[in-house]
Amino acid sequence: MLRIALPNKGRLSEDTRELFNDAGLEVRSSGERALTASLGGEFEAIFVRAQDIPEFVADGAADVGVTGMDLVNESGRELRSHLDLGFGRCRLVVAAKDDSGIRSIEDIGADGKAARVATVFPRITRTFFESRGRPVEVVPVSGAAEIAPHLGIADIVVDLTSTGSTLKMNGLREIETVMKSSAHLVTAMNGPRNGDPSRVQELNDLVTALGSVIRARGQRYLMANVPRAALDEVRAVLPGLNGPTVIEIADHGKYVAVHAVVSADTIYRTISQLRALGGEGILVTRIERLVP
Ligand SMILES: Nc1ncnc2c1ncn2[C@@H]1O[C@H](COP(=O)(O)OP(=O)(O)OP(=O)(O)O)[C@@H](O)[C@H]1O
Ligand SMILES: O=P(O)(O)OC[C@H]1O[C@H](OP(=O)(O)OP(=O)(O)O)[C@H](O)[C@@H]1O
Ligand SMILES: [Mg+2]
Repeated sequence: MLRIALPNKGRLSEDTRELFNDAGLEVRSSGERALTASLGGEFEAIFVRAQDIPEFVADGAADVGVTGMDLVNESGRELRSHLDLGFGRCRLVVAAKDDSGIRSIEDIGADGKAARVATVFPRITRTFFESRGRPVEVVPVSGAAEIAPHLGIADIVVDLTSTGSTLKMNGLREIETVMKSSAHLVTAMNGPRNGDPSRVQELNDLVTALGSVIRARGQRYLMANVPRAALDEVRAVLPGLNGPTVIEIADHGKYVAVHAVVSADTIYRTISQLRALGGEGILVTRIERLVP
């Protein structure tokens, strides 16, 4: 049985739990604060800090992990990503005080002095400024980096952002993106347990299950009755995965039923196009899983 390290709290924990639930791998823990649990009887879960997961997976304390790619990079450990889980989307950015006069990376250290950078990501930050040839002194903090410029302990920050509201609230201006991040399913380079075929199969099944849930989230299953005469136009509106399935209905041949998997993003337009073609009895449902 593979052991999977999952974030115990913070930004990624809720979405992780929901994804595993949707894949039929509910967390069955023995209590609210339990450190280990069963995932649907198929896997053993350990709940640890997202920051620690890259180390635990690289060291073999867990076979698989869910964590942010920002944390994987910062750990400096080489891990293999098997799946982008689609949540925890954020960017690691360089930001300066609105009134600092720093508008671009080139302004940093322009006065000949190393700029002080407060960050929870010292390794990524050093590598980034080195690659850009800008002199900086990294001030490592364990959180709330955005306050540092106001306290006079740093000139700029390298911090995570998604909506931008924290930067704005702290009077900081974004200068440049260092990296984009999201939560991934990761293993060691020589994972699951050194390529043992049955463990590898377990991992592949997990990737398929989680991937099928993620894929299904962006899709809807659409059913409609459309005039047989309009079928060619309907086909153009409903590309679906492999075009619509066309089913005879007992109405003396004037209508046929079409079923298709369509993108959730464009469902609004699809429905109005189908109605314009004489479609009726349109029914849209969510899809739990989509295994290609
Ligand atoms: N604003 C955000 N939007 C989306 N994802 C984010 C955001 N901030 C952080 N993340 C992602 O979530 C990961 C964990 O962040 P989280 O805030 O849970 O850590 P933390 O607060 O340092 O942890 P802890 O709660 O254990 O102290 C980050 O490394 C990043 O991948
Ligand atoms: O661009 P925004 O949407 O404002 O998000 C950015 C904030 O989110 C994260 O902190 P989080 O809220 O996880 O709190 P934390 O400082 O306790 O980690 C990050 O460290 C930023 O402070
Ligand atoms: Mg946080």
